Amino acid sequence: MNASSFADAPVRLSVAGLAKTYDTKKGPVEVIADLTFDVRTAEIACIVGPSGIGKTTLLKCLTGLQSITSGSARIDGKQIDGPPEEMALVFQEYTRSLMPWLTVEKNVRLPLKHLRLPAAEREARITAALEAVGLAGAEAKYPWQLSGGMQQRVAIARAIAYRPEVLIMDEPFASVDAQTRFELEDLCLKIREEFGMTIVIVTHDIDEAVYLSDRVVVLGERPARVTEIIDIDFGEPRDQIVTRSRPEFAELRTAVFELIRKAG
Ligand SMILES: Nc1ncnc2c1ncn2[C@@H]1O[C@H](COP(=O)(O)OP(=O)(O)OP(=O)(O)O)[C@@H](O)[C@H]1O
Repeated sequence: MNASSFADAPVRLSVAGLAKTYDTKKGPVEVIADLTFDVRTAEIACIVGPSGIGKTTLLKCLTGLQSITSGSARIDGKQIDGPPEEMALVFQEYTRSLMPWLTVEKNVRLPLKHLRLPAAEREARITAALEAVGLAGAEAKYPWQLSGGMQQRVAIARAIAYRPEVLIMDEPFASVDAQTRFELEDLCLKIREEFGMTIVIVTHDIDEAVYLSDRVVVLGERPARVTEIIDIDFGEPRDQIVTRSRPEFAELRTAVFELIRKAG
């Protein structure tokens, strides 16, 4: 595979020998045996693997929602041992992550309250985030007045306004129609470009992983290990029709598909 175009950027997220065993009433359940991979600054990395392999568990460890049993996960060299300030999360279920009684603008404003920003900076961030996701003008609407895709845009705007170093997304586009999914994928590429964010996405969609990623981390075996890390070098800008029509796209999709099938 080609070298990533971000090969020279500093490592932002470093996962080294990460293992996770859940303690259950029936005894220990070892879900992740040994994961090691890096994500460089402003890279998009997709985590793929068969169902139940431990992708969400990995994200929970990265976001400090679950403790790591052994090994480490670090942002800019700093060990993650609780929810890191440098991270924001976007879930599949936007209906559960947005506050239905708050307007779009107030939903985006919510996490900024903890940051104690000067008022002008706070307002500028809210405006910029809503503009970036194409929701300028929808500030006074409530989430339930918007389509699913627009609600997910609000969730993304909220994450952008927070300006995290690392944006973590768990199956973010699984609940929207195909056309909206393409638009939201392109929105991810745009916010990486505009804000220089490092983005880690768990997805079941192999085409999505190949289209969006600078590297695809394939998980396999049970308990989970990294089966392969595939660097993808389509460069920028990517285009839903042109990029997906490239012969390399088909080759990469087949390679990832075969790895997941073997791993399952
Ligand atoms: N809190 C928990 N306690 C015990 N076992 C758990 C817990 N959470 C998840 N597991 C187990 O860990 C394994 C991996 O689950 P996880 O949700 O991380 O996988 P996944 O790859 O995200 O799955 P999917 O692709 O279906 O979304 C499963 O066998 C699950 O039952």
